[in-house]
Amino acid sequence: MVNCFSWKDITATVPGSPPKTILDSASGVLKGGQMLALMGPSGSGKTTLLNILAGRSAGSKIVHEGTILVDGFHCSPADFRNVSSYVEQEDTLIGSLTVQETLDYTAQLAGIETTARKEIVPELMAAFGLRDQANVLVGTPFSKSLSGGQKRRLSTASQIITSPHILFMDEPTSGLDSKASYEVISHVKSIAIKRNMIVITSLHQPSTSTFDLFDYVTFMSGGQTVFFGPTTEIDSYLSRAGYPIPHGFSSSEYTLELINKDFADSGTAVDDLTALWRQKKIQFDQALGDPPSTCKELDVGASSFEPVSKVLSPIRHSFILMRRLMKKSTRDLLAYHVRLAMYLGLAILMGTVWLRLGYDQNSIQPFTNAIFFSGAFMSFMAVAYIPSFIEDLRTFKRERANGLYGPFAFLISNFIIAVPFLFFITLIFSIVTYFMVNFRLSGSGFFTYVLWLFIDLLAAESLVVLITSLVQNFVLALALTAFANGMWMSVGGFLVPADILNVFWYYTFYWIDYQRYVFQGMMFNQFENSTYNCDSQCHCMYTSELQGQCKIAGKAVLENVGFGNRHVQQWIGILFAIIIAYRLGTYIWLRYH
Ligand SMILES: Nc1ncnc2c1ncn2[C@@H]1O[C@H](COP(=O)(O)OP(=O)(O)OP(=O)(O)O)[C@@H](O)[C@H]1O
Repeated sequence: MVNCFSWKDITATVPGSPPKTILDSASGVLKGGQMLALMGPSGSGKTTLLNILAGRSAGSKIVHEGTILVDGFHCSPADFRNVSSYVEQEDTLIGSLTVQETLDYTAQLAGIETTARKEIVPELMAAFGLRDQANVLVGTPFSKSLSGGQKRRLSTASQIITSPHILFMDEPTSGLDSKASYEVISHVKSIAIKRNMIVITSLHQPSTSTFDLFDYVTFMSGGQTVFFGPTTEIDSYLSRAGYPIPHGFSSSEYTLELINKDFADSGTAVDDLTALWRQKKIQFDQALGDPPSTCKELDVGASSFEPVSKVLSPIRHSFILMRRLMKKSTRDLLAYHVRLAMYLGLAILMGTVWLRLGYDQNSIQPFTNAIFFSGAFMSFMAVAYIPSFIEDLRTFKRERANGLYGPFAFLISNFIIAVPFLFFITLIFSIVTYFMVNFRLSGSGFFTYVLWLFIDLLAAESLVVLITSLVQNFVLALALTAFANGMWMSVGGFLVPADILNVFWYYTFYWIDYQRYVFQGMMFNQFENSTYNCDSQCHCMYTSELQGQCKIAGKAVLENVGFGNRHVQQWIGILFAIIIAYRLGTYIWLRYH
C-alpha cells in the first residue's frame, strides 16, 4: 500500500539557445485516498507534469529533473509500473468484447486468481455503474454500443482492476458532458477512498460538482505553479491575494480565466499569483523535505481490497491473449469477415476473368498471368489487416505500459491465432480460383497451389505486422505496405525477367523477394507436368521434345522464363526465413520501443 506520493522541484526544459522552460519547479504531496486535479490553460504543462510523475516519456527532446518519491523512497521504473496505472485520453478498448469480458481478461492478464476475479469483476462493474451493461459489446465502427461516458468508465475500471496504488488519468472527462464527467470522477473517487488509492488527473474546465470531488488542485500557467493545495482553500487564497471570486463564478472557472495569458485582460494576475506561490512554496518545500515522516504522521486506513495476483509467465500470458483474440476474431466484422469477403470477391473476379482456360498454347501466357495475379494480389490485399492490427497494437501498448505483459506474448498469440484464419482464407480462395481457371487437374497440384498461397499470405501478413509496428500510424503503414508490395511485384522476375533486371534490384531485393519464390513454386506446379497444344498448323510458340506431336511440354515454358531447376525445399526454406526475419524484426523493435 502506498501512503504517500510526493514530488519536488520538477523542472522540464527543451534544450536550445535559449532553452525553453516547460515546467518550473513543480512540487506536491498526496496521501493515500486523495485525488489531485492538474488544471491550467492549454499549453500550461499539465500533460508534461502528469507524464513525468507517471514515469512516462515527457516528450521528445524534453529533459527533466526533480525528485519523485513513493513513501519517501525513490522507485525503479519497473517497481513504479507495479504500483501505478495510467488511463490514457483515448479509449483503447477492444470493440468486440463485452464490458464483463474486457474486465475479466484484464484481470486474468494481471494474474488475478479465478475466485478473486469472480468477486472483483462484478464489484468493479457495480462501482462504475456498468452492471446493467455487463453483457453489452463495447462497440465497433459497425455497431455502436456503449456511450462515450460508459467507455471512459470502462477504460478506467480496466486500469483499476490491476489494483494500482497510484492512478494517473489524462483528461478523463474530455469529450464528455458535465453529467458523464461527474459520473466518471465520482466512481473513481469512491474506489480511491475504498482502496486508499492516490489519483492524479489532468483536467479541462470541470463543472463545479466535478471539481468539488477533488481533494487537491494544482493550477498551472505557462509551466509555473500558481497554486497547489486543497480545493476548499482556493477561494480564500485568491481573496487574500487580492483576486476575490466575483459573484456568479465558480472558483475553478474564475481561476482558469485569471491565469490564462491568452486573454488580453488577464493583466498581472499570473505574475502576482506566481510570485505569491513562490513565497509560499518555501514553507511547502520545507515540509516536503522529509516526506516519509510527513506521511507517516497521516492516518491512512488499510486498503479494503488486495487482489490475489501472481506473476505469470509469457507462455501463460500468450494463452490468455489467444483466448481473447479468438473471441475477438469470431465477432470482429472488419478484422476477419470483411477480409474473408474481400478475398472471396477477388477469387470470383479472377475465376471469371480467367474462366476455364484451355490447354493450347494461347493459354500459356494467361496461365502465367493468373499465377502472378493470385500470388501478388493475395499479398497486396494483406493491407486490409492493418486497421485490426493497429487496434491490437494500441491495446498492447497500453497494457504493456501498465506492466501486464510484453511483446513476446503479444506477437506469438497474434501469430498463432492468425495461422488457421489465413489457411481458411487461402483454402476458400484456392477452391474458387483453381477449378474456375482450370489449373492442372490433380490433387497434388491443388494442394501445392494452396501451400504456396498460404506461405505467401503468411509472409505478406508478417510484413504488415512489421511495418505497422515500425510506424504505428494507419496512413503511413498503408502507404509503406502498398509501396513494399508494389516493389516485390516489380522485382520478382515476372514483370522484368531476372536476366535483364538492373543490377541494383537484382543483387538486393530480388533475392529477398518473398513473392518471387511463391511465383516460381506456383509456375513449376502448373507447368512442370502439363502439356499444351500448338496451333492447327503445328506452329509451336516454344520448342520442346513434344514438338513432333504438335505439343509443347510445360518445362519448355519454365526454361523460357529462365527457371532452370526446381528447388522447392530451398524456396520454402527461404520463405520461412523471410517470415521469421519479419517477425523477429517486429519483436526486437517492440522490445525496445
Ligand atoms: N516535445 C516537445 N517539444 C517542445 N515543446 C513541447 C513538447 N511537448 C510539449 N511542449 C510544449 O510544452 C508546453 C506544455 O505542453 P503540455 O502538453 O504539457 O500542455 P497542456 O497543459 O497539457 O496542454 P493541453 O491542455 O493543450 O493538452 C506547450 O507549450 C507545448 O507546446
